[in-house]
Amino acid sequence: MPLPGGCAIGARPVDLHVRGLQAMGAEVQIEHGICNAYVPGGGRLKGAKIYLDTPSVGATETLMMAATLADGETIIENAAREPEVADLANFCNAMGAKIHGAGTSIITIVGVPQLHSVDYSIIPDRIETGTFLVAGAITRSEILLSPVVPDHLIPVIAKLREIGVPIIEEGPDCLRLLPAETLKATYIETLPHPGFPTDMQAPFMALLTLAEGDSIINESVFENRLRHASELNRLGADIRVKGNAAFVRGVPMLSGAPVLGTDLRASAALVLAGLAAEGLTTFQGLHHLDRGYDRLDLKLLQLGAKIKRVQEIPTPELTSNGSNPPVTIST
Ligand SMILES: CC(=O)N[C@H]1[C@@H](OP(=O)(O)OP(=O)(O)OC[C@H]2O[C@@H](n3ccc(=O)[nH]c3=O)[C@H](O)[C@@H]2O)O[C@H](CO)[C@@H](O)[C@@H]1O
Ligand SMILES: C=C(OP(=O)(O)O)C(=O)O
Repeated sequence: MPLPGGCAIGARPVDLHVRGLQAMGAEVQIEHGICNAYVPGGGRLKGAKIYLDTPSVGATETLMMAATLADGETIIENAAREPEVADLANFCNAMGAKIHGAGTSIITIVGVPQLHSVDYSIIPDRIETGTFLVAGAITRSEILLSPVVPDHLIPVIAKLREIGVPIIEEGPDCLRLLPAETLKATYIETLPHPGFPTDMQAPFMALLTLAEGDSIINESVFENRLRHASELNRLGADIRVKGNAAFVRGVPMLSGAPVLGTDLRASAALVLAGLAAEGLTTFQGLHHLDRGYDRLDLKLLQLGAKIKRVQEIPTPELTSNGSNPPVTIST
């Protein structure tokens, strides 16, 4: 496997994945940006008891999947509790795996000889849902969203209500967002699930630029995930960043400007801010946006936004982090 690409929002280490696989009997070597993992002498991984220093989503998923076909029992302690972990476990179980406890901090997996194919529908994307909720909130619009799982959005819905945005649960898989009279400042700290999701931090920063009063946003999951602040300031926001905290002083309006998306959710935040800004905003950074959203521009257009893609989705192959292929330099 190549080392992870993804958004440049911090170190993106894989030590927990590697240590877990080693505890299960794998040899792991990392060279030239490639992670080679294998079981010495062939054969299968062995079940192990693994404690994660931090509840990493990716490491929990890697180790849970590896354990489905290992010999014996694996226990993952301090596992990530994100809904996607539980959904992945349900998917693996539908293929014949024996996983218990996914969605809690202790997951037990009993290895099985093999998995079989299955038809499976994955859960709705809670971050995409949250992005549309903020789109409605920032433009003071009414939006009906379905299918959604409101239980996966508890911290996001709670924060929106605290900010003054009315949200009604209309049935088990439907949310209606109504225009807010006023937006109020708040405090946000990103945390592993069920805390406030780091992926919603940038869109909420865009929203809070237009709230009355001073908000504080503390990003505690990734160490470099506030780069959208300076781009939001180009649109007239008043944000100061110190360390991992952003101090957002609400302004009465934003004004359109050219902006650059530095990562996936930063890009979404800038598009949302552009919808609310007076005048024309030109956004660059579509390769980030298109990596995480299925044609966000078209869905916003259907909701009545004035948005136009001026550059079509590029055809050349993309690298693992979604950018265009790099120049190759060899010695
Ligand atoms: C806990 C959390 O909010 N996870 C988010 C994280 O998942 P993703 O799986 O990308 O990241 P992790 O959950 O693994 O990372 C959480 C924290 O653990 C650290 N870490 C991770 C792996 C490792 O081997 N060693 C290590 O120290 C990371 O540096 C980070 O500070 O980004 C995704 C995309 O934005 C989000 O959908 C996930 O909700
Ligand atoms: C950072 C994100 O994705 P990735 O882990 O792929 O970089 C994200 O989904 O917000």
